Amino acid sequence: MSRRPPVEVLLRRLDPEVPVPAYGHPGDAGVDLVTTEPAVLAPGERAVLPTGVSIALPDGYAAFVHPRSGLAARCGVALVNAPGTVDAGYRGEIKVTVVNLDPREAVRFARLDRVAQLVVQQVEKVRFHEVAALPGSVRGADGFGSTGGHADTDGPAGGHELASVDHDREGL
Ligand SMILES: O=c1ccn([C@H]2C[C@H](O)[C@@H](COP(=O)(O)OP(=O)(O)OP(=O)(O)O)O2)c(=O)[nH]1
Repeated sequence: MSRRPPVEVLLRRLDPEVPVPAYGHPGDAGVDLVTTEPAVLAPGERAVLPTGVSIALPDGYAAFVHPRSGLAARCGVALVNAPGTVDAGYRGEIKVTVVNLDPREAVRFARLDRVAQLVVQQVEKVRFHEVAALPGSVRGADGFGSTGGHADTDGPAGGHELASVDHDREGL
């Protein structure tokens, strides 16, 4: 099995107690990011949390700040801008914009709690060529639920029906 060598990324710790991010298991896509500030979020509240690290990615790469599924499932914590994009040229502190989506319970982050994960990926640079008409495709301009409706968009305008994924099953 051929294994590609890891991409070398320079990292500065802005807080000496923050661990250098590392993959938890072989094959993991992301490394955990911690918050250097404690926070308590009421239901619906959001906060921008500092992670205590800044990085210099090689050109042609970007890092994406993704949610942690355990936090999402257990506490309803999401990222407002998921995934956050860290540009190769960004040298500032990586920050995580968390939101508490739980309708009832507050969520508490202690200093150095893991709040998100960072996935580094190669990204293409493209050059856009404006044209009057695009080449055809099977999908064409269909989108936004064209393969199965959503209760949300199928109902009467302004209606408040219960949204259900039943309506998203193919053939319904
Ligand atoms: O979750 C995130 C998202 C972004 N950033 C940093 C890195 C990124 O390179 C920079 C700018 O992010 P983005 O381009 O998404 O923000 P913007 O609101 O468009 O700001 P700008 O006008 O500075 O590009 O902020 C983070 O630390 N965390």
